[in-house]
Amino acid sequence: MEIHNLSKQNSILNSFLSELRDVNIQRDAMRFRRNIERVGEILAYEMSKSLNYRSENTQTPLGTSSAKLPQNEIVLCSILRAGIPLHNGLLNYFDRAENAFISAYRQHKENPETFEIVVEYLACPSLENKTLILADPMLATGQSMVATFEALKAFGTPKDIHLISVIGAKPGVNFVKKHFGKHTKLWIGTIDDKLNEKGYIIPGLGDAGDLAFGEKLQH
Ligand SMILES: O=P(O)(O)OC[C@H]1O[C@H](OP(=O)(O)OP(=O)(O)O)[C@H](O)[C@@H]1O
Ligand SMILES: O=c1cc[nH]c(=O)[nH]1
Ligand SMILES: [Mg+2]
Repeated sequence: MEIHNLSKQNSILNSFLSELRDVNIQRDAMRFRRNIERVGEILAYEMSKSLNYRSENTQTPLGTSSAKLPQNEIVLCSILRAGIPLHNGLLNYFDRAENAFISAYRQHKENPETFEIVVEYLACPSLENKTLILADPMLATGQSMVATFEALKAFGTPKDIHLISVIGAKPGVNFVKKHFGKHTKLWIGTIDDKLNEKGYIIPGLGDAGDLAFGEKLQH
């Protein structure tokens, strides 16, 4: 897997990531969602450099302009619910993409430290020969990414696969690396060192779904 960790370069992205992590700024859920969306826009721009381009002519009122334009048929798939603001950011740039949504949540059994990933809702167009972008802001253990990809296999074989995430943890990135082929590309804001015993990224930012949309009751 090719890993593009964008925080390795100095850019405005680092300001958005710092705001997402900041406990005080996090109280503003609208700003939290918008910062996830802005990171999505930056990741979309960076990822767009790896698409396939062909020269095309555009008629202007005064002449003809030639430019290399991306040719890929993109399917943008996000994991509910924290994926919604990231999806919006990606869709702001890949505005002609087809869209897929899949739900994945952690179901805790008696022991709060163990959970399994439950996939319930899935709406997806054909993925055959298309460019699949699988987006989730948090790549913690990596189990949600892998479980959703397994569920998506029934919709065809994509030509190429891009994983997009805001914050990852090293163990989760390694887990995902084992499950996806070497041609898969990961575009990620930054990668933290570890997870805590509940599978949360440390230092991370907390629970992205709750910060964006409010706490949910466990069921
Ligand atoms: O890499 P993993 O260990 O699988 O963890 C990451 C998952 O956890 C979060 O979702 P969560 O289960 O909190 O659901 P939510 O979006 O509904 O809050 C996040 O959006 C990922 O989907
Ligand atoms: O750190 C984490 C791990 C999973 N889900 C989150 O929202 N945050
Ligand atoms: Mg959550």
